[in-house]
Amino acid sequence: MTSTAPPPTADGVITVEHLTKTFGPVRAVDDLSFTVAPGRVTGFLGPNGAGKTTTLRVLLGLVRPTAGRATIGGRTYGELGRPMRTVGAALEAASFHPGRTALGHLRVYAPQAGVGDARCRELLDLVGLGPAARRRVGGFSLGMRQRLALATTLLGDPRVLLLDEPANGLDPEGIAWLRAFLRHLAAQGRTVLVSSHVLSEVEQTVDDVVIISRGRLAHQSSLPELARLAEPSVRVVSPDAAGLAALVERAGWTDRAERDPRRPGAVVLHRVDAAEIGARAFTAGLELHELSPRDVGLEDVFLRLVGERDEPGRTEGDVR
Ligand SMILES: Nc1ncnc2c1ncn2[C@@H]1O[C@H](COP(=O)(O)OP(=O)(O)OP(=O)(O)O)[C@@H](O)[C@H]1O
Repeated sequence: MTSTAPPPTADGVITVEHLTKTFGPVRAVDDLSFTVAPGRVTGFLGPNGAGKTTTLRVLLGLVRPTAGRATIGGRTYGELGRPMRTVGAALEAASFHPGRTALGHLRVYAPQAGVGDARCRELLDLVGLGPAARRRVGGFSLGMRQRLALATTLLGDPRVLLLDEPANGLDPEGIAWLRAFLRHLAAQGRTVLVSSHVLSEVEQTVDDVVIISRGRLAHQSSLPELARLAEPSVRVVSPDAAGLAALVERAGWTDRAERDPRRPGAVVLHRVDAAEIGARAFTAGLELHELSPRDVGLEDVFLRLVGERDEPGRTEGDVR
């Protein structure tokens, strides 16, 4: 893979500060602030229409913010001297001239990036399109187009990569390749921001997550911190609400207990084993009507954070 890695410096930090963008009555981005660190792969997540593309477009100088700003290494896109050397972006499914070959496509962009033919060929090899260099893009699969789009973003050897749904159209082998490739680029010190509306798609690739919903920040943390929100919990229901409360207190679970306001005698206990609750209830002679473990997956946490699943759970929001 490529050897021309930029050093991991603060220059690759993406900073979004109180960014707001309205389109007429639509608040596409609403006072959004977050940072993205170099040397890591960050998932930029949110449901359709959450404002991801608008944020990326502001970062790329394609959309003027209504308020706030978005910078790369402290500079707005317009302030970057040679943008293609700083940031490579693949937004939406890139459009390719069907009659051009893969090599021909890269040659069109090479002058802007200030690179020659050798770099174009090197990149085609890097993304696994070496053997298809002279084939016309019109006959390429979606996966091959994604690889070509990725090669295009890398032309100027940028330290920052903004990729919108790069896994779209890739088969499982292609997805595995993409994961390894993005991890490699981050290991070189690059900043890699990957947008997706499905957490599971990027779960095995990302170090950090920035989750937005309705234009606002819903959560920012490392992936392990997000995973902690997905710890299993157990719903316990007893006809003896006072007895259940006493048992929770005696066991020292008060800070792990979440009452169901809609149902007295119902409690969700986090980070406690169902068998242990059952045993203690049995010893205390407490009648239970429900003891249901809930294995909350990461996707559930994601849906809860973006407000698409209403489930009693742990405190939502930023864990940083
Ligand atoms: N040029 C525009 N004019 C009017 N409304 C727009 C424009 N661009 C985006 N919007 C609106 O802003 C909101 C956010 O859209 P955006 O494309 O940024 O979301 P997204 O998170 O990228 O969604 P998706 O995953 O579907 O691409 C949506 O309601 C969208 O309809």
